[in-house]
Amino acid sequence: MVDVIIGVIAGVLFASLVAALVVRGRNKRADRFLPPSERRSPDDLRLKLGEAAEREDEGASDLLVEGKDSIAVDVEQLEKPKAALEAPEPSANRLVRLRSRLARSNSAVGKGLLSLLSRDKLDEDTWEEIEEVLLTSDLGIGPTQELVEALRTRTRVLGTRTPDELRELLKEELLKLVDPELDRTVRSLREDGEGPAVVLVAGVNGVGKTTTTGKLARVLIADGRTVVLGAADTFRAAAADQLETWGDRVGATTVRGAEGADPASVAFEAVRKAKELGVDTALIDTAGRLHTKTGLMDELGKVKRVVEKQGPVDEVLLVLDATTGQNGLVQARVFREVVDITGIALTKLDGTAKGGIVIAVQRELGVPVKLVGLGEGADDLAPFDPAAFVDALVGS
Ligand SMILES: Nc1nc2c(ncn2[C@@H]2O[C@H](COP(=O)(O)OP(=O)(O)OP(=O)(O)O)[C@@H](O)[C@H]2O)c(=O)[nH]1
Repeated sequence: MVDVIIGVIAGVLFASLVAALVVRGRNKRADRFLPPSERRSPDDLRLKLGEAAEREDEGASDLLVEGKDSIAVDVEQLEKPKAALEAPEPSANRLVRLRSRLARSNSAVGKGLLSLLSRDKLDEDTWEEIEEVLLTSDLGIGPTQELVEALRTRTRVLGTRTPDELRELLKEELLKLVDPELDRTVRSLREDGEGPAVVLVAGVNGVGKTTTTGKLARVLIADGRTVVLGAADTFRAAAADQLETWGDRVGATTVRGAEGADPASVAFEAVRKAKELGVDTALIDTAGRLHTKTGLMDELGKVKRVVEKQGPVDEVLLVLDATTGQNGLVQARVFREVVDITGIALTKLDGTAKGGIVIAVQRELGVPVKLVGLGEGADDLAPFDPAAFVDALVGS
């Protein structure tokens, strides 16, 4: 009897030993599929698998296929939480949170105008000064004249003016100019549910285009959308890395090409990928073309045409730097000739006293400002809200 028990125990031990050796052998075989520099611990393999699943680039897919079984065992055994994704701040009321960033515009426009309007006598010299304040805030000639005219009429009717009355009056007239009726929704969802909405982001170098694309992905994700990013700015190598980092932080797949690849093909591939993954929006960063280089501008037109082979482009956002004033307007005109711009993202409003540019650029292009950049923080891009903007500009 004792002999039988010893025999059984020995048998079990032997079977365990054989099983352990087989598993080890399979893990080693999986390792063989990797170059020596990449033969890593199970922990590292798990990371690699995660990256592969996210990027789905060709090399990584091979790794997934060849080493699949053994890696899957490791993953199951060593399941750890992935690097935590960030939860972007909901987009509603962002402008209210960021209103203090408009302090420079507020001092120049709001405070400047209110102190002038509060003078005992509103003579011609005062009206000229008011006009000057408005022009230096980049409001533009047309809107400045309209506003001065309206203020002249209304202050005359008002007679004696209390500071509160003046503030309200100024807010009302500025709001009319900003035009609260315009549709400022970024078209990021196809109403018919047919394929992803396609959003192209255009603008010249350095205006904050790539940053704005990344921040916009966060806005959309915060609002419950799913996004694929397209790094069609193949002109500047770092732009794709920059965009991919933005995507990784919120779990959005980024489609990118080799450095110098045809931007149109990257954009096309991004839309294809977005369709395949069934996401709501394909958000494409285009190259920061110098508006003076006609050939490069034509390329933007080509990106749009190529993307349109898979369906319409829903939104073309032009990113403009608020600190560049008239130069920004010149850029805008050139872009408008190449593509139909459907919305404006105005960046760096936190760094300027020229808040009037919001009104000027809308007038110039006949297209609404949909987003404003108010800082370098990841969630410092706000959907544009006319009332909150005017409130911040005039102060309370
Ligand atoms: N203060 C402030 N800085 C901003 C804002 N938006 C972007 N920036 C900064 O502007 C700089 C340029 O941004 P990028 O996104 O690299 O510019 P880009 O237009 O993509 O440049 P290219 O890729 O070269 O075309 C970065 O330092 C951003 O952080 C903003 O709203 N406020």
